[in-house]
Amino acid sequence: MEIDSSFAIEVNNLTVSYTHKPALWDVDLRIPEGVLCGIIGPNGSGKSTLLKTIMGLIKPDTGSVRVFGKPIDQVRMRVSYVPQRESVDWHFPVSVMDVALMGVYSRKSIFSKITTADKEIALEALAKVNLLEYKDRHISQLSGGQQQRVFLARALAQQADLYIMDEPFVGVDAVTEDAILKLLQEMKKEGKTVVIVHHDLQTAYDFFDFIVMLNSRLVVAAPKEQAFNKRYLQEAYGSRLSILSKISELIGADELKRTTTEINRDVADA
Ligand SMILES: Nc1ncnc2c1ncn2[C@@H]1O[C@H](COP(=O)(O)OP(=O)(O)OP(=O)(O)O)[C@@H](O)[C@H]1O
Repeated sequence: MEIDSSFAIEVNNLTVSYTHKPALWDVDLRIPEGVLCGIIGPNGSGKSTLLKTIMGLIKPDTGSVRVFGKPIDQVRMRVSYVPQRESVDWHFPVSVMDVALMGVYSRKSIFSKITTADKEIALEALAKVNLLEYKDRHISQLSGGQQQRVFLARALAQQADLYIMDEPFVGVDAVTEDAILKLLQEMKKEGKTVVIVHHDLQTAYDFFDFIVMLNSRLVVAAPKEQAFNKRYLQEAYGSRLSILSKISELIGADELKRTTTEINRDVADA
């Protein structure tokens, strides 16, 4: 895969801890502009922490983050963050249209009025995620998949250059997953960079073209063809070897299939 030399995100020697135990240890990585990037790793490996630190929501112990070469506060308007669905108060008194408009507001000064053109941008975003007919509905009256799509509409209405999303596929049905994937592909075609925390290894290979693999430490940040190999997967997932076999079946990578069979045989012999 050809990689542009400019970076959407640069993370330098990042260590982050909540109490005493670091959730991220000395992480150093670059995500090129224009890629669909999946952040993967086992539960508790620091994926969400990385996103929150990139967004400036958590202060690191040491290290720094640059987004489009600058501190996040200088480029916030170019970045759209879609948090995990559970982290939102869905009883907050707003409609689907209000949420989509929030994306537009985030690009404007707090004193400017919403114009007809702004409303059109919000409506267009809702149409892209198939939620136009729900525009006047309260957000608590949506299914899980629809709630996820409202978030996407808000992100689209922001017309950002970088989209950072925390598990957008969780709790959505196959049709919604397909719709989200198509949207992501469109965004990539338009030159946007999309960074997604994703914990399903089996689909990660199909969805993304660049992979950041974490296990509190950085395991690898590389195009998927390089990232999905035995050494890195073992380093990230340790002895959860049945996962490796599953992936090899799914991605049909001969080399991976051979090596995981070997590993499984070694384990059986041991
Ligand atoms: N607010 C918090 N306070 C204390 N510890 C936290 C907090 N949030 C996360 N942690 C801890 O930090 C580590 C990394 O958590 P994080 O949520 O970043 O991992 P993750 O890879 O996103 O996990 P998952 O796949 O389960 O969503 C975990 O050990 C977690 O328990």
